[in-house]
Amino acid sequence: MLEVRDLEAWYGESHVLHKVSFDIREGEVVTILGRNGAGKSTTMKAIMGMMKRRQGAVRLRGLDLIRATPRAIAKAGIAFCPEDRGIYSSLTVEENLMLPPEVAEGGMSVAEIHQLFPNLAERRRSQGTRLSGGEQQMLAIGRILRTGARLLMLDEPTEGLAPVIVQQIGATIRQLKQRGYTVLLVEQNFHFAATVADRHYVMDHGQVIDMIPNAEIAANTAKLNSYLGV
Ligand SMILES: Nc1ncnc2c1ncn2[C@@H]1O[C@H](COP(=O)(O)OP(=O)(O)OP(=O)(O)O)[C@@H](O)[C@H]1O
Repeated sequence: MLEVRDLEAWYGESHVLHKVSFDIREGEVVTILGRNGAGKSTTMKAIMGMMKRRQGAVRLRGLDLIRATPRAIAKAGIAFCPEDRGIYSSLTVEENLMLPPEVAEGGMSVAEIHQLFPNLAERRRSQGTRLSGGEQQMLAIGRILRTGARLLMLDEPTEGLAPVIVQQIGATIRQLKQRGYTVLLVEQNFHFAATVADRHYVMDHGQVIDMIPNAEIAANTAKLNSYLGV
C-alpha cells in the first residue's frame, strides 16, 4: 500500500533522513521504533509532505506523492495524527471531530466513532482543554477516522498516558486493523508495539537499520534493547 524509497529530508541545512526505505502492506500495522531523535517523526512528516525539503519516493498504491502538497496527500487517503495531537482548545469535542474534511467515502460516522470511544460521546460538548490526555488522543484518532483515509499514521499515541489508557488505545488499534485499516505507528515502547503490530522497523540516526517481524520480537529482545538504549 505504501512504498517509501530512499527518502531524504532536511531541516534547513540539517540533513536528517538518509535514504529511508520501507513498505507497508494493506491491512498491516507497522511500527517505527527508535530512540529520541532517530528520525521517526520526521519520516511521518516527510510522508505527509510537511518537510519543505525532501526527496526520494513515497508511493501510495503506486501513486508517487513526493512532490504533492499535504492537502493532496490527505486527499489521496493518508491521515496523520501528530505527537502533540493538535486538539483545538477553544473548540468543543464535537467541533474538533468535525474539523477535518472528508477525503473519501467510507469514513466512520460520528455514531461509529462514539461507539469506538464512548468517552467522546459523553464529552461531546466539553472544550478541548478540559479533556484528559487519553481523551485528547481518542479525539485525535476519532477525528481522522471520519475523513475516509485508509492509511493512518499515529505519532506516539501512547506517550504520557496511564497504563489503562494505553491498553485502551492498543485495543482500538487492533479493532482498526480488523476493520481493514492500515496503520503506521511511531513508538518508543516496544512492549506496547508488540501487542498491536505485525512488523517493526527500527530507525537510528535518520536511517532504517533493521526490520523485525512481531513473531520474532521475543527472540530479538536483547538486540532491541541495545537499539533503543533501554
Ligand atoms: N523542527 C526542527 N528543526 C531542526 N531540527 C529538528 C526539528 N525537529 C527535529 N529535528 C532534528 O531532527 C532529528 C530527527 O528528529 P525526529 O523528531 O524525527 O526524531 P524522533 O525519532 O521522532 O524522536 P522523538 O521521539 O524525540 O520525536 C533530530 O536530530 C532532531 O533534533
